[in-house]
Amino acid sequence: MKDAKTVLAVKNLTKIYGQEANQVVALDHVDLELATGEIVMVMGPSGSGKTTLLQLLGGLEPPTEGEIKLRDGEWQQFYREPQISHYRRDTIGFVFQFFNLISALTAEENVALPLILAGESKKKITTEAKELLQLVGLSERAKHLPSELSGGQQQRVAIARALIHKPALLLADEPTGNLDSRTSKDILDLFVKMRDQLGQTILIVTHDPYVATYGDRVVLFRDGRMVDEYRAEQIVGQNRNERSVYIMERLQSISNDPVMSS
Ligand SMILES: Nc1ncnc2c1ncn2[C@@H]1O[C@H](COP(=O)(O)OP(=O)(O)OP(=O)(O)O)[C@@H](O)[C@H]1O
Repeated sequence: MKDAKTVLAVKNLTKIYGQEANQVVALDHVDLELATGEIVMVMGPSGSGKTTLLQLLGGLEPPTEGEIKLRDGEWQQFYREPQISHYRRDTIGFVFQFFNLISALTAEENVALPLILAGESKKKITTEAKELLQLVGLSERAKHLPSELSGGQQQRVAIARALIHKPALLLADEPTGNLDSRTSKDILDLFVKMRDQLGQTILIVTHDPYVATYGDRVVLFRDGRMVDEYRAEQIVGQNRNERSVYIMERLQSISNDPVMSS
């Protein structure tokens, strides 16, 4: 990963909520560089700023302060309206804990939706939606409604939808939080496949140290700051269970709150 190209970088990323006496510094001058085709896991105690980071990187909220750089572009002030909505649409894909599929649309229509909204040709939309459904292993379910799919299958549809416009960065908020452990592993393997086959850069917020073992890098947050980071090869353990114990211990050592919620 040493010479990997940067796909997106932020510096001094800061978010302050509220006014004067009620101010909360949710994110405090964070610098983060994401390389092409890397999976980054973001962890930290409750209130450490993980969701805020995701919202800022995703262009869902403007930062109070901060700069952004895409690929080999120049540093520039982080986007505000109207650019922020273009950035969100073109650069970012989102995957959520509760899938957020449209219940009246089939799997294929859900996947195609971003291209339909972008006004792409019908041929392109159909071809690309089918390709992505195949990639996530759901070709046979293309005509099924979300209610006819299992949780894991719905998450596969959501991942295909998030990738259809080829975003530079895929953001996922607890993407396995609503799945059993077997299905969670399948979904995590799918993220790895997307990294390996598409060179997709993926940032995942998780409370679960086992999930974090799928990262190329684990970054730890506390009080709105990135306080530690580990590359996969620095994480000690013969298998995922041992590595997740190591990650849990690192997390506890940086945490103000010794009991992690999950
Ligand atoms: N809209 C908001 N208005 C005011 N304060 C907020 C807002 N959103 C978040 N905060 C505060 O910012 C801090 C960081 O919150 P954030 O949700 O990013 O933490 P988190 O690490 O995602 O927590 P959790 O693991 O519990 O989801 C917290 O102190 C939170 O109370």
